[in-house]
Amino acid sequence: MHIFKELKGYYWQDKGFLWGSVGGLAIATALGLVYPLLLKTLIDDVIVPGEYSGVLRLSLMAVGIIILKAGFQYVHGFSGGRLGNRMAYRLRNGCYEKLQQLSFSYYDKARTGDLMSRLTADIEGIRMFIGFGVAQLLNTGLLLVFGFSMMFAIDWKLTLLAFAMLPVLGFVAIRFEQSIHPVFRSIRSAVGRLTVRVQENVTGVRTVKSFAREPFEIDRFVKENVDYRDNHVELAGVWAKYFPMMEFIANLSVAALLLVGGWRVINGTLSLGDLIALSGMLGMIVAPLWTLGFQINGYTQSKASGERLLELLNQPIAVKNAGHSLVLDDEVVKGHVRYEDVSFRYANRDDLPSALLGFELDAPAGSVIGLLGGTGSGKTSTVGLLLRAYDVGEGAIRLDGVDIRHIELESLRRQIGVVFQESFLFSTTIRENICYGFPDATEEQIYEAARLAQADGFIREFPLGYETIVGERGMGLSGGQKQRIAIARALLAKPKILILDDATSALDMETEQEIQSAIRKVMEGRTVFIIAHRISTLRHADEIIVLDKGRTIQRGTHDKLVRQPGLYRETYRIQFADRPEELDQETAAGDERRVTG
Ligand SMILES: Nc1ncnc2c1ncn2[C@@H]1O[C@H](COP(=O)(O)OP(=O)(O)OP(=O)(O)O)[C@@H](O)[C@H]1O
Repeated sequence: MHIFKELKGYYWQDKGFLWGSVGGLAIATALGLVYPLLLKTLIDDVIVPGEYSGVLRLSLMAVGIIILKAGFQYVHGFSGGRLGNRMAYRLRNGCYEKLQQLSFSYYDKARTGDLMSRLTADIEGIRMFIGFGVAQLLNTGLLLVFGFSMMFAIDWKLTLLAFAMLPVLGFVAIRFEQSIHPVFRSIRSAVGRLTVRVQENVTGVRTVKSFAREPFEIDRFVKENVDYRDNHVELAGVWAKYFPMMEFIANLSVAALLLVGGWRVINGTLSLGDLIALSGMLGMIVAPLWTLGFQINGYTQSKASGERLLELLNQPIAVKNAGHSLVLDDEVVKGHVRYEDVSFRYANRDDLPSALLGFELDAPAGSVIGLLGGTGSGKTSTVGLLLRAYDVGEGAIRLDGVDIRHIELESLRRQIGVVFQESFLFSTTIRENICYGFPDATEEQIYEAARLAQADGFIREFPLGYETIVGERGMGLSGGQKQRIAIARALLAKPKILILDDATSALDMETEQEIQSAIRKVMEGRTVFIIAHRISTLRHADEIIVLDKGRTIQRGTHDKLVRQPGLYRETYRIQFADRPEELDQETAAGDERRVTG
């Protein structure tokens, strides 16, 4: 029950509807119990004494009860529907908000399909139970109490006999709940895994097809599907075992009542009307007891769903605002970045050495910092820490002298424009993609950003220009076009710090140079971090840092590094091997300077 207590905040404000749903059903059920009493009166007081005028009176009473019952059933349905749907609405919003708050580290492990199934199937399970299941379970309890009291008043001995089997039924129902709960939990996670497979396949369809791995993917899907099917077969097995058992026990009561009751009517110690009323009431009590299985089923399903939703809702947020975090004044921020002996290790990668070790950097506002290094050397991690995608393990990063852990996250990130390695575009128009971080941008600002990113030209060549809708991940655009839109998006808000993480790798050298000189102009006085594998992208940086396995192995300007033996010069020689004249010039200049110096 603690799960529903924890979820109380999502439905308790609609407790009026909860009472409406429970009360409506309870009253409708109580009214239903009046039918057998009417039948008893009809037999004992009307038919047997031959009071024919009483037939009409009783019929009219029955009609009145039917109308009242229908009214209360409507109250139950209306309130239950409102309650369930309003709660589901709040839960969906709550989960989505939580997803927005969760840090990068959560998404390193999260699987989209699994999250999707939590936000859909799991919420649906809770909706049905809170909206209707609770009322039905309570109704079964109330029916037992009302029914028992009324039957007891008619004939207590027969009532006790008929109810003798009910504790056994209760025991079996509890066993049923215990057996079915783990199966439901497995089904829920099997649904999650199945959704993950489908989602990953749709997203990665190009990779699957280009490697001709369709049979492998089908195989993987079939394995998950087998798991899902087996879970359902197990579920059916539990049902098959318990359902007839419960029905048998419930009907034993009816059989006992008919046997002893029939004998007593013949004996004259019980009226025929009483026997009919008793058997009618017992039938009404037994019917929901059979469905107790379904109701418990709904309860366990929604408990399993609730667990999965709470797991998401209670997920700790790795990077969040400190108690009194500083809100930056955009006008005052300069963009002076300092890394002070920064080390960092990914929490989920204990097997790996630190991604960054003792990293030092002083990047005054207006400087251009280049980061070079082999794959996995720690370049992306370095700039990720500045964004507070993760918090540093040791040391500190300061923006204009303030430890970024003391700056409000939103206002920190507002100062930073990032173009990631993979340019993600939303499935909307190019215009909306460009002004994603700055929705109030004017037409002219959007065009200007696109021009700087060398994107305006190709965008205007599309028949719909800036109104062209691009697909989920920018389908229909080339890698370079996507990168240019992503650069325009980052430049639009004129951030104090710009991070280009391999952001121009898909562009030809000429376009890259044009973008770079445009960026230099627009970012004058602001700080730029450029991560690249191409020396030509980095050579104009004020300071280039060469990383290897998270350690800084070289640092300096292009001119300095090119003259030092080391990874930078190696990379330079390889990349400029087809331009020996330039290579010779640089090294000769270096040697000359070394001799004269
Ligand atoms: N989200 C993550 N979770 C766990 N480990 C990670 C994560 N991102 C990177 N790493 C690990 O941290 C190390 C540094 O990775 P990082 O992405 O910073 O390198 P990089 O120099 O940017 O590489 P590339 O040039 O390939 O982009 C690598 O060993 C990598 O496997």
